[in-house]
Amino acid sequence: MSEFSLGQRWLSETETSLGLGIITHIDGRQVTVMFPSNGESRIYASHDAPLARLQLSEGQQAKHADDWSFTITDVKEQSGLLIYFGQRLDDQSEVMVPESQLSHQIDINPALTRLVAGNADRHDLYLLRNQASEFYARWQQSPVAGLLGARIGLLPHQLYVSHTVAERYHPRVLLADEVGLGKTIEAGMVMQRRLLTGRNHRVLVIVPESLRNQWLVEMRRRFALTFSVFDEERCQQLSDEGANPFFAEQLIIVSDQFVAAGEWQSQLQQAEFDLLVVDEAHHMQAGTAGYEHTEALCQNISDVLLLTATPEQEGSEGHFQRLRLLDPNRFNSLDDFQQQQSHYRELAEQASQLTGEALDQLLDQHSTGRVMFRNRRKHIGGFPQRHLHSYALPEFMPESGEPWWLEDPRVSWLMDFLKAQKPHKTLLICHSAEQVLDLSEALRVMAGVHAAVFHEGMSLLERDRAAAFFASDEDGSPILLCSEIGSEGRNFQFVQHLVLFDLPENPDLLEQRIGRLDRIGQQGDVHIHVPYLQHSDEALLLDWYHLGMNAFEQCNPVGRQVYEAERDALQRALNSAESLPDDLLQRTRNYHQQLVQETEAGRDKLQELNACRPEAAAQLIQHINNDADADALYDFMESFWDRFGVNTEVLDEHRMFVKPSEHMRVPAIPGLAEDGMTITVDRDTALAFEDIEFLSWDHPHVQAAIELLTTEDFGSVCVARLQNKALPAGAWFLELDYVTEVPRSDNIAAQEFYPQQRLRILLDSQGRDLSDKVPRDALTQQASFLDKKTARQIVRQLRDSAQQFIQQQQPTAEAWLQQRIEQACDQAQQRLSQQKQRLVALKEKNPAVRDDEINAIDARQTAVMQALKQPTLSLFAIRILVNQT
Ligand SMILES: Nc1ncnc2c1ncn2[C@@H]1O[C@H](COP(=O)(O)OP(=O)(O)OP(=O)(O)O)[C@@H](O)[C@H]1O
Repeated sequence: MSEFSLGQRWLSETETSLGLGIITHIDGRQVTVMFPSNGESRIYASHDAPLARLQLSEGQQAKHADDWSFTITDVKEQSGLLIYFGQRLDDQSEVMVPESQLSHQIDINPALTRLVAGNADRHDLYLLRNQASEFYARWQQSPVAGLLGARIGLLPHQLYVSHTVAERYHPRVLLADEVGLGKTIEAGMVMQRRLLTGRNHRVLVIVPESLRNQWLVEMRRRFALTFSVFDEERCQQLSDEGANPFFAEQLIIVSDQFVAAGEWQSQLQQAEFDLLVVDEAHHMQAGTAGYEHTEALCQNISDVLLLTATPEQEGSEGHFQRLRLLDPNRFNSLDDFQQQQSHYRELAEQASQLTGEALDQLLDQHSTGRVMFRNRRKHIGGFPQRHLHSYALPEFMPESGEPWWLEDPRVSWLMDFLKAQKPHKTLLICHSAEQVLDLSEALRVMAGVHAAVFHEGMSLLERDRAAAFFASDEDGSPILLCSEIGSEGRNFQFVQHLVLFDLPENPDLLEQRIGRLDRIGQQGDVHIHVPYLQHSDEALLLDWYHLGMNAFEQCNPVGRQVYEAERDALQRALNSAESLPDDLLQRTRNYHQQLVQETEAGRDKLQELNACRPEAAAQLIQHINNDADADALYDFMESFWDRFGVNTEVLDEHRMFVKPSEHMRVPAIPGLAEDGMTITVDRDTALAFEDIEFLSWDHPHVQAAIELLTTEDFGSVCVARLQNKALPAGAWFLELDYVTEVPRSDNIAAQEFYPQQRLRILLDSQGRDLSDKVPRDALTQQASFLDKKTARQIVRQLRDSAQQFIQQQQPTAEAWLQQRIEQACDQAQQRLSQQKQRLVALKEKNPAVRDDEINAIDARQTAVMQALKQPTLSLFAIRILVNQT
């Protein structure tokens, strides 16, 4: 080949990954090319070197070796070398760049580079690439992206809360659904949507120590979100070099004790978390170190979710203190707060007359309207019946020196009960860890029963082992003995029998206990067994709860208020009376009834209206069912696995086993376990088999497949055969796909206004534009596979003409890009301004709207407009179709 000159830039046709080479030596029949990417030189025979000359043209972008890019405005040739003239993208200055100074990285337009190098992929890989881009654009625009892949039944109240909260600017809310209705699930959905749409990046979860692992497992199992638990030891290890340990991961769980200890407080505050979740938030009590440290984090982190089923467990002041964590400006006076609460009834009456935006506005004005979401069993329906079984047992006087359990009639009752219960499992909850240990000893010694135990003195691993031992059907324990605090928040809905070995004085604690079984997922009725000694505290409390408030068989949302009103009388009775005094019982009943009526007409009504709007929830469910598009997902992933060397084995109608093979196209694909995994795209199957992967468009493996196909070169150039007798043999077409998108950055979710978009241009061999006349699918239907060798030959024959056509189309693509940008800017301006206006108007009536919510819209508007100025435009895929009849 005589056209070689020193300094020219050539590509290796066989190894485009080497980047752009430079001719360093020409010696008659040989040419030496140096590839700066790895510093290696290759010597080729000049007459058939597998090299392709890189010749860029006007309108294209190129990169200088010093790492800046420019748009080419003119190209000149001098002694066999090309000189590019153009304008730098960063400072707009005019530049002149001899080709020898081009960067060896030629990623600016990989499809074009591959065309120039004469490379082509199989037609099916090209189709898969295009599909990936279409699916990605669709997913980006779905209002339920991030809610598609949760392994959950689609429950309206959860979806409504999650979606509403996830869409807020800097949400700061209290998720306060009744025990076991799915607050953890709601928090997971909020996180998932906000993480996947780029609104949040770094999440810190604070939970009681006993729940750390459950959270870890629940987030992985339900949302495929991988959290890391951080404790003292881990922080020590990671901070060896003085680094902030919390930057080591994006999703972190710590215990409330860890936060209260405060050893790592400053690092936590500097770790740039943008979403904080605090579970069992009723533990946060003002004046404690835990509260103060959490308060400081709340001030530092823009988005906060507090979770508690019993917001008023520590009284209305405690409730107020937690609301202060969310918005100290709004909740600055306890008196005002309490004053507002007394107007619930009038508000509820007004609210029941309203719908739509008027209702929204009114609810927003109700003091906790925007801040708190509380769903109740009563409004959701479909929960199991609860049955109380009480067992009066004779009193006994413990003999001094003997263990109490040798004589306590409740222990022998328990042994008989367990015998009669077989094979059903029983959860027993009592007050303290000591009682748990004593009871375990009693059952071992007196009945030979090996009980699983669960209390705050155990390590997490021990607790998880105990839970697993209890859950096991085969050789598991028939009973799990739990202390009060040790079992909070835990999931035991596979059990139907609960023994309350003693009774707490606080109605919220009773509700928490029953909530271990009475949770979503409970398949049977819940049986609550209370063995009690006559004339004991339990005997009194049993009547107080059952006869006074029906608190065993029904959820008791006002129990806390009754307790506060009667606390002293109850204490006196517990200290001195043998049975519940009639007047106390009567007052309890009356006040309970009065509160139920008042709250139902007032607070509860408002909370119900705020916590779930059935029509909006139904729409979300419909969106999820549509956008999940399980059949399309399955077909797409099957083609992907096939093309990328992943082995598949169909297990049954809904399940498949997938495993990396030895012939993978890439070394590893994120989200695909090394030793394989069973998958399903069917929600019911995923719910029935929790150990298999539920694939959805949100799943990390599917996202990785899409990313691989759309950001790497796979399928970016292909040649296919057309068999159309109406066309002359040898007629050919060039189909170009341009893609534009905004970089995913920061927390502004600019892609909402500018999702990935594509421009298709179809040209015939004369360069005539047939885009509108011949749709893509029509061509694809007629197109068939061409073997690789022929495909490459064709590419080499046609690449010069194709390159020329591509160059001619550049202005069309640029004009389209400008149009897209203008449209997106208009839309963004309009929508964001409307959002701001609405919030400003609302703020005039309702102080619950925070200034930072409004400021966040301004900040987002500025950032979005900035991002919309610089979307990327790239030639995403090139298809050449050649008619061969
Ligand atoms: N939509 C759902 N589909 C399937 N399971 C669910 C769903 N929602 C909740 N669950 C299950 O129900 C149980 C209770 O849910 P979760 O733990 O989120 O409730 P919670 O309100 O946080 O409970 P607690 O008040 O005890 O803290 C869990 O086992 C959870 O996995």
